[in-house]
Amino acid sequence: MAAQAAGPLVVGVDSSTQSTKALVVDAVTGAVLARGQASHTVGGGAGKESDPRQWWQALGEALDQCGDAVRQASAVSVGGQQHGLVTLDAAGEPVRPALLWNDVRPAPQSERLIAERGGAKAWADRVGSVPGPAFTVAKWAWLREHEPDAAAATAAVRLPHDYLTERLTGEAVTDRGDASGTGWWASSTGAYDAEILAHVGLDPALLPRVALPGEAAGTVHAGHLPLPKGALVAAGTGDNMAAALGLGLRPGLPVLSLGTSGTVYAVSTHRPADPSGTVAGFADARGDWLPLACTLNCTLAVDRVAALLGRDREAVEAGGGVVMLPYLDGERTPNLPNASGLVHGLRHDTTAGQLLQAAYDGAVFTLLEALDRVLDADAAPDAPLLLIGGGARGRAWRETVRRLSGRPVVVPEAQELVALGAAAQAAGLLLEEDPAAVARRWGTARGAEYEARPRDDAAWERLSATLADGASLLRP
Ligand SMILES: Nc1ncnc2c1ncn2[C@@H]1O[C@H](COP(=O)(O)OP(=O)(O)O)[C@@H](O)[C@H]1O
Ligand SMILES: O=C(CO)[C@@H](O)[C@H](O)COP(=O)(O)O
Repeated sequence: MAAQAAGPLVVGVDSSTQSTKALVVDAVTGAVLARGQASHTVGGGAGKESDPRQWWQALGEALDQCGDAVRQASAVSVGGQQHGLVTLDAAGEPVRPALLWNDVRPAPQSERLIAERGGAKAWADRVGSVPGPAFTVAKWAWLREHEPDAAAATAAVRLPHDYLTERLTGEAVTDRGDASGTGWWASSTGAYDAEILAHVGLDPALLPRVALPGEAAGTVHAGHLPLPKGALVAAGTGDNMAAALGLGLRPGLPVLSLGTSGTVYAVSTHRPADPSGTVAGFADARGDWLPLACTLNCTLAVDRVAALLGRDREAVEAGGGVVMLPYLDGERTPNLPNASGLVHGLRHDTTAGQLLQAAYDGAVFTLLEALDRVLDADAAPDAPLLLIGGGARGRAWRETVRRLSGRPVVVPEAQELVALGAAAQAAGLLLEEDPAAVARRWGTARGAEYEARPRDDAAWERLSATLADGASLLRP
């Protein structure tokens, strides 16, 4: 397989919430020569937790599935689910399972932190984001309060992607993109914020070094993976930043990602600072910014509704006036951590297919509502929405986005844009090129184009009204 390659081989990894995916890619042409995937489990009762050692094992399995090609790789990079709090002891073993991005238990700690340090605007101005329950800083504050022994035993704090990078290289290195989702990396200075760290009692020495864009983390030192020892390892990044690289995204082009999380984002040349907290002011992996809004209830919530109704996920029906806000896991955008799902307008003649369509509408509406805040002066008003993530393969998802956005939609042919973006980062490091330019050369954003349809204003109004009128039910 690798014999057909025009250039050196690189490996891109997406360690996301549900699984790890690995791709072996020709660094010159972008051809995907091999792929592998292995699942993780999420547990934790009321919370969302995963054992980081599972991610490492899944990485090994996904790489094994790639066969011989992976043994010829010259560089590798890991993109990972953002925000997760990985706590390691002095021997580098997890003190406890990682608290994941979608664990809403730290909601009280988030509120307290915002209040204690000057309010939402002060956070947005300084850090770039208002630290909701997803942010690592709120999770660390939760751990100190609820499990002080675990916090005291912690000798190193990592994010999911840099935990894996460290196991590959032996080096404690992260990047500005993923660091910008911690709440203790300030976008106003481009560095860890000593005052915030002191406020939450976290010694900066426990954190990884933040590599500059384009800098290597090290080389592969772990002997028991199929990757060649000595292969270059890029700094990696958060999964959304990796997907932005994978699309070769230029400022102002909006992306809507339908996966375990739903996200809307665009690369921007302006540092974001949204005091409403809807838009996280992330850094991208290159040196620009990645304003982003994220929902907790996306493909898993809609699939759950389909399963409850005993229907295939594509078995939707138009019509009727039923509305669903599918906030099964609480919600992050809008910030309703204690919410549950809400159905309004159910009638005798409502069909199961209409109820399923209402779940899609609720999930998509929540993302599109945040899109206007995400887009800034860089954004072209008529730019098509790039639709990615597992859900982009589904007709019902795509048609719901078209109907509720009124925008043209492009669904890139390339799947696994996070892993491709990580591969582009590895290729950029190897070939000394801008990784986004590498991805553009690979043509990863090319795909089927769907023209704009008139927006379904009636459905939009019903959803807006239900969200407003249901406020007391959604904030128990
Ligand atoms: N053909 C498909 N049609 C619609 N949805 C799909 C399809 N294939 C996968 N999905 C959805 O994609 C989700 C996984 O998306 P993915 O982007 O891979 O997840 P993650 O965010 O964990 O990386 C699944 O929860 C599933 O609902
Ligand atoms: O929290 C965010 C973004 O801020 C999520 O987008 C996570 O990064 C999880 O990603 P997936 O597992 O859905 O890819």
